[in-house]
Amino acid sequence: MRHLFCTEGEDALQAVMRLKPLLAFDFDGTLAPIVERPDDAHVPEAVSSSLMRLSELLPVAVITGRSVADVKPRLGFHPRYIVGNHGAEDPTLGPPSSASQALDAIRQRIELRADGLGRCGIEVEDKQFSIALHYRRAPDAGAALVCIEDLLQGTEPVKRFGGKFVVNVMAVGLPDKGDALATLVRREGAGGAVFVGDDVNDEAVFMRATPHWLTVRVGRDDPLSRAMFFLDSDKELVQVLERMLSLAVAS
Ligand SMILES: O=P(O)(O)OC[C@H]1O[C@H](O[C@H]2O[C@H](CO)[C@@H](O)[C@H](O)[C@H]2O)[C@H](O)[C@@H](O)[C@@H]1O
Repeated sequence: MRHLFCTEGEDALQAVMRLKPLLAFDFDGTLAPIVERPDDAHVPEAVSSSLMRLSELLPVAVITGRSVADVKPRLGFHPRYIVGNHGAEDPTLGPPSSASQALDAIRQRIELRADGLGRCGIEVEDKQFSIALHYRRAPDAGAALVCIEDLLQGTEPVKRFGGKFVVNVMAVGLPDKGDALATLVRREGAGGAVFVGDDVNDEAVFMRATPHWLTVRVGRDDPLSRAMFFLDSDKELVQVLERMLSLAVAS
């Protein structure tokens, strides 16, 4: 993986921008800096202002692990598309059938064990089609993971994956972020796509990339990432957006 700000990165960006691509972004850790409490996350003004201008020139999408309703007021701009719940919640396709009920048994357990989970420092974010079990603020991350393991032990099979101090659970067989982006590119009839993300759930996009997609990972902490290029931190995003703007205006 190379830094996007190198000659190959600039060439790749110029090439994809000539295709009039769909521009898609992950939310937490990409558009919004990571913060202690999920409820405090929002897009910095410099980023939302660049995105507002970009979205007048090209279709822009946010594809997030959050629910659509949760992320919308945090953006500060109006993307053409928002897909939530790790790719499973596409408002134009309607709610995924039985995806929420598949988590009911886990919800019941969470309710029964609320005190124990609280003592472990686990915070539950129920997003209807997926549940995030956060342990960022747990006093002992190892103990919190044991507590989560115990909670999920013996429940119906669900898709389970990690992230940044979080364990995510959702029904099996739902679209992931890679599926979501492919659907949006088709729907938009875009010639290509740019996707920027930072987390485990974004690898589904990185893995699925076609030669007409440019994929960028924020952070180089995962040497196994399948992204084509990386940025050192979300602070470099504004520079990328401004470069996209110049290229979009020029073409
Ligand atoms: O796909 P994303 O848009 O990156 O969403 C992934 C999850 O992000 C949020 O949790 C993460 O960010 C929080 C705020 O910075 C942080 O406190 C937490 O530790 C991170 O795991 C969000 O709360 C989840 O719902 C998303 O699935």
